[in-house]
Amino acid sequence: MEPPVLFTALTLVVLAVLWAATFNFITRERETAHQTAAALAADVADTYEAQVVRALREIDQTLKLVGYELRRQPPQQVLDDLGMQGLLPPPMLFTIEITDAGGGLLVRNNDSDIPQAKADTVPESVRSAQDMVVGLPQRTGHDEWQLRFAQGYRDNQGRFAGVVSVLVPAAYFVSGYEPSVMGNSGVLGMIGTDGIFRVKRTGEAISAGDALDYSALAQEDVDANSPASVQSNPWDNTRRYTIIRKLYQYPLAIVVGLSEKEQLAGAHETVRLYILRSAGASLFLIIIFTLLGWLNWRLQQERKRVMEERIEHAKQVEYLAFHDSLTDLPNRAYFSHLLTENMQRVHRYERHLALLFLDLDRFKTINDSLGHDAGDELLREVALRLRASVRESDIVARLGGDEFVVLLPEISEAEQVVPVAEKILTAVAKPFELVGQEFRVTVSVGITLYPGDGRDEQTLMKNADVAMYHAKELGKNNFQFYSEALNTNSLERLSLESSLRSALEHNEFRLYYQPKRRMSNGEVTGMEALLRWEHPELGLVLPMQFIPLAEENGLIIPLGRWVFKTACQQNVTWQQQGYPPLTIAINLSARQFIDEHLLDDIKLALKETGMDPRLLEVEITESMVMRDLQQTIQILQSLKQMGVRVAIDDFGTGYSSLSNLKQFSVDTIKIDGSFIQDIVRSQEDQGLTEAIIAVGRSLGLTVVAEGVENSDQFEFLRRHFCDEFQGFYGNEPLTAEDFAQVVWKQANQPVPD
Ligand SMILES: Nc1nc2c(ncn2[C@@H]2O[C@@H]3COP(=O)(O)O[C@H]4[C@@H](O)[C@H](n5cnc6c(=O)[nH]c(N)nc65)O[C@@H]4COP(=O)(O)O[C@H]3[C@H]2O)c(=O)[nH]1
Repeated sequence: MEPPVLFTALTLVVLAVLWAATFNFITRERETAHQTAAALAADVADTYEAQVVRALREIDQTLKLVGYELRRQPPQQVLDDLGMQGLLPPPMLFTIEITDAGGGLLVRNNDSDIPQAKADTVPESVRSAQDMVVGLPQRTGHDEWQLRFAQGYRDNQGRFAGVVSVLVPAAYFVSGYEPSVMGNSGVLGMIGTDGIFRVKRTGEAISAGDALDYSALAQEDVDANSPASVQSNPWDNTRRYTIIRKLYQYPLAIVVGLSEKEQLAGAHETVRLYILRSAGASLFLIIIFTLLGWLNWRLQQERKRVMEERIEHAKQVEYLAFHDSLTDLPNRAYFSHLLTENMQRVHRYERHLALLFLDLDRFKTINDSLGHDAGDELLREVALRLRASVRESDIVARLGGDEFVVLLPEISEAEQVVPVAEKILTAVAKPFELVGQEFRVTVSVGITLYPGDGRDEQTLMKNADVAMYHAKELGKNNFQFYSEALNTNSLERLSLESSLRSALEHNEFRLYYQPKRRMSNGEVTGMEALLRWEHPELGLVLPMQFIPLAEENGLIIPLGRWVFKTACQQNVTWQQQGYPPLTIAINLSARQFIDEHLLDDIKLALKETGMDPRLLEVEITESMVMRDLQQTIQILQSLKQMGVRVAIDDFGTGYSSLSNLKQFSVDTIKIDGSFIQDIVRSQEDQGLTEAIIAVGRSLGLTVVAEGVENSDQFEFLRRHFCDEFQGFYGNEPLTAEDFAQVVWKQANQPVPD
């Protein structure tokens, strides 16, 4: 049940109980008050009845005594004798009057001024009646009411001789009215059975003479034991606990009444108090329950808020757990889930899906030279471009580093993937602006198709990676579909690592030499020594496949030493064989460049072989020099002092400024092959190449273009006064023998000027 409903229901129940109890108390209080009043009325009636009866008997006896004595003595004598004997009631209150048979006053026991009885106040019946007759109330001169009790007397012959009367003030019969008991609105009185009140007192007011319908009045209360009934008294319309009790032997009834209003006033006050208290308690309860309800509501709200926060937090945690915080793309774990899910679905509907494994080319260079913030910015931008290149239903995720994946969940054939891959290449290749500079990155993409290229997630991913790696090998900025043949290569690559360590001892490394030619006349000006590994089982392994491994496990240092020594030795041998002195360029990897023994190793190689240091050129990449400028300057200066030439390889991919180049005092800059690749079509690459040539020339450096593969590229570079070129258009990397052949041919077929 909802708390507001619960608290309202609870409040109503408690209020119902409270008010039920209150009404119960009230009913009992009223009942008790009612019974008390009724009992009190009965008590008063009992007492009053006894008083009245006693007084009436006394009067009755007086009448009889006087009547009896009148047979023997004259009236005055009777009153005197009886008075003297104390047998008459006190004359102050009771007037005894004797009249003759004609109604004439004979004597009174006092000198009261009560007028003589009128015919209507002494009923005719008194002549014949044996019993006392109660006359009608009569007003005296003092405006008081007088009651006459009369009885006829007879002479010795038994004839009617007159009437003896006892006159009593009516107030006498209601003197028992106790205001403390009966209040101001009670009633005490005596009514004749003829319906005429002989006397009636309410509070201090005494009246007599009002006539009522006695039979109607006494209807209920004729029985002496009848309890007091509440009725509206017809003489003043006041509701009273009323008892009307007929007196035995007398034609009279007593009337006792207690005002209902007065008698129940205390109970009403108590009831009022009960109601007030209950109302107060109800108000208190309502406030308390409202407060509790409100607190409970607040508590519920608070709980709800905490729950919502928890859910929100859990959602966030879940989101963070499944998304890459940098790009907001699904992360590796989530992608794995999505891939499995999609594989299952595709399997069910016998469709295909394509997985594109992306790795940014040259990302490391940007990170190293521009810093991680710029690197992050780049990744974010790449993520946006990838998302924009695919459909809403396609999935783009970041696996980590500069690796992304794109999942095309609904394809029917491999060809459908090509436009998507091309779109991605174009989108990523567009220039970026970072830290105020414009630059470009490219991406290499490996593609696998489900289920053809792998029936499980791992295989599909691994094969896509293999295909991506192949794309890198093929010069980056392209996409490659996976094929079985590639996998064989990659398996080979895995086994490379284990056999690399022993390769040096087993003398499995070879140096190839790629000629550098002068642009103007094609003359060989020098060469670049390029390392190859002649694997006993795999055959020729390219440096891209093992140099990173050698860098990782440190083997690059002894391997580098071997390269220097072998290259220098070869160069010296050629000269000894009579070939012209040609420069030989040797690549340095990052780890070699910062190795503390580098200079000593070079010195030793030069010394041991007797090579002229001026024919030796070391190639370092832009990213290597930018890593620690001070250290770079120091190393390069030492090389210069030794007479060794310095070339900046892959120029244009990093961010060396002109002033850096000056500081480094380099001799050669080599334009990166990636700019040459598209130079005929891409205006951007043309502009960049032209700029590099201009920079080189302005600093008096030799500018060499790498990766020149065709005549168009060659022509462009020649037109723009590039100094030298290197590439398949001239020669591929050659064995020492083949290189010697080339040089020999050239010597015997002089090149045109
Ligand atoms: N597509 C294309 N490629 C061309 C063309 N002409 C030459 N190449 C290739 O371009 C690479 C040029 O070398 P690099 O940029 O210094 O890049 C080198 C260099 O950084 C590194 N490397 C090679 N030998 C050594 C070495 O003895 N020591 C060190 N530390 N690194 C080496 O390995 C990289 C790759 O060497 P290689 O596989 O021999 O690849 C060579 C070469 O075979 C062309 O017209 N088209």
